[in-house]
Amino acid sequence: MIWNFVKMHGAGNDFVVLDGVRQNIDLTPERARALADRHFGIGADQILLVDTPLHPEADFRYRIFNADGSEVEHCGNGARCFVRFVHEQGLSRRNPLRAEIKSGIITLDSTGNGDVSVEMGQTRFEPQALAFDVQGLQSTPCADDTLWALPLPGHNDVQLSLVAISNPHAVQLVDDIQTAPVGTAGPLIESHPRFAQRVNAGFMQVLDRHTIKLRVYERGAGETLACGTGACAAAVAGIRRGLLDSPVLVHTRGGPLAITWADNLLHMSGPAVTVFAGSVDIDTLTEQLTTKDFLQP
Ligand SMILES: N[C@@H](CCC[C@H](N)C(=O)O)C(=O)O
Repeated sequence: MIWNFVKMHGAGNDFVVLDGVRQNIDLTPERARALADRHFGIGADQILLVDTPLHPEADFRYRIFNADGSEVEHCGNGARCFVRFVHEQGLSRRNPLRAEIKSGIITLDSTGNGDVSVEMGQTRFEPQALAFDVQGLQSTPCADDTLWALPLPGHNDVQLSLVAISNPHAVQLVDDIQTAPVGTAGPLIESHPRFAQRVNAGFMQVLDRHTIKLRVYERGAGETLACGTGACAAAVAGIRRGLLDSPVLVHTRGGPLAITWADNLLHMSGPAVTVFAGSVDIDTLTEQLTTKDFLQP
């Protein structure tokens, strides 16, 4: 079966975007993995499937799959690309748009300068919101936040702020973003047994009260050039820890994202870019992927 797709990115966090309104798309985890594969597929951090909404108040529904095939609750950079996709593909001219995601309905607004602003929804901080098992762990109050000391093999305990932007984030402060142990501590935190649903691991360096640098080892995708919900989580964690004030400019490897958090309303704005469009035979691609290790006996 041939699927048309569009390759997009938001600050370098890249997506294969599929139109499930005009195409009949059955996106299984195996197919998502095949599309996302950077050697045998198209290559992407996440796959976005734009579809007709189930909820009467939403204009569209879009579903998010990580590169490992897992379906997730939210994706900030993907939300901005979703708006650009809907407008460019002529699916709707409406602006702002209301999109149904796994965790509810969010409002997205394409601004005049080509950026997209997203009202990101509710934030939660209690460990249960991230399926985080705190039993026997040490916690330290820190301004409005609570830091959790997580032991990691081969590393000192890390002090984590917990933030759920419906998807789970564990944010730590680092002195130098360049030397932060994203590639070693990141995967250990991401799949730590205390996080029953795994977690996105954020590493933030504070530059001043309105500016941070951030790297994120994403659940199900590894380190990405930017993570929109990660940027929101870091900004919110920094504000709760008394280190930052809204608005916060988050510098990622793929570019800046602007976050505001006031009166419990969380907004993110940033770019959404179309790279190219194409079509793919999804059955052949998926089959190739499942038989790709030619050194297996
Ligand atoms: N890149 C995204 C987040 C995608 C989902 C995340 N990896 C998860 O599993 O929660 C963003 O821009 O927010």
